[in-house]
Amino acid sequence: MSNDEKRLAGEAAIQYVEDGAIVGVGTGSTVAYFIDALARIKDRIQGAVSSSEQSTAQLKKHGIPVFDLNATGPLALYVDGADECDPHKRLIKGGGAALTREKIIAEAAQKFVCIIDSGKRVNLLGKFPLPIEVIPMARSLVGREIVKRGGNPVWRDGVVTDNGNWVIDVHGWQIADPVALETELNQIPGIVTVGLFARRPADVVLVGDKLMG
Ligand SMILES: O=C[C@H](O)[C@H](O)[C@H](O)COP(=O)(O)O
Repeated sequence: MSNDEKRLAGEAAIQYVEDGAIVGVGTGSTVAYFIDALARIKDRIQGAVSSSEQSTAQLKKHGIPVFDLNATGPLALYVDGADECDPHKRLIKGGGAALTREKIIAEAAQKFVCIIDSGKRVNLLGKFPLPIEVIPMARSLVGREIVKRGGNPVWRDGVVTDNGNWVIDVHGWQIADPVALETELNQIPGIVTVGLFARRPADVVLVGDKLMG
């Protein structure tokens, strides 16, 4: 993990921001650098749609207006980090428990620019435990469904998402077919969001080490 790489990736994403835009903004330590860079051009944009209370606070601190997605319609751009990224730009996300709002904004955006440091690149997704947001009453049921599929579910005890739900991290899955797994898990009652971004992968991935001078 390199903060220099995260900063370079966050700053490089600014080139995708168009004048007058309402920018979709993700969550996490890499996105924090993007928000700082966005603040420097805030007079050129209308504002942002935010994926978490954490990012909303940072955006507001910089005086960047935050809009409700219901009021904006589709967005031209979404910028967010990831916990893992494969060569097909498919991602694992949710290490910071913001996966549901992140997935909603990614879906609403025409272009998803993912910003990562080089440590996030993998050939096969799954070394990073897969976050799954669940309705609290379904925690055990979802856990049993994961065990049936060979995974080891670990409840992220004490964490409540911005939506009032809980997170299960699944260890031990080497994910050969991310689209199939995401589709299958989406059918289990009680799962709100699977932290696999495979059905809607990133469009562009900016990796910090490639941006070093
Ligand atoms: O829920 C959190 C998000 O999916 C983050 O984008 C992800 O965990 C990456 O965060 P960071 O940039 O801090 O590594």
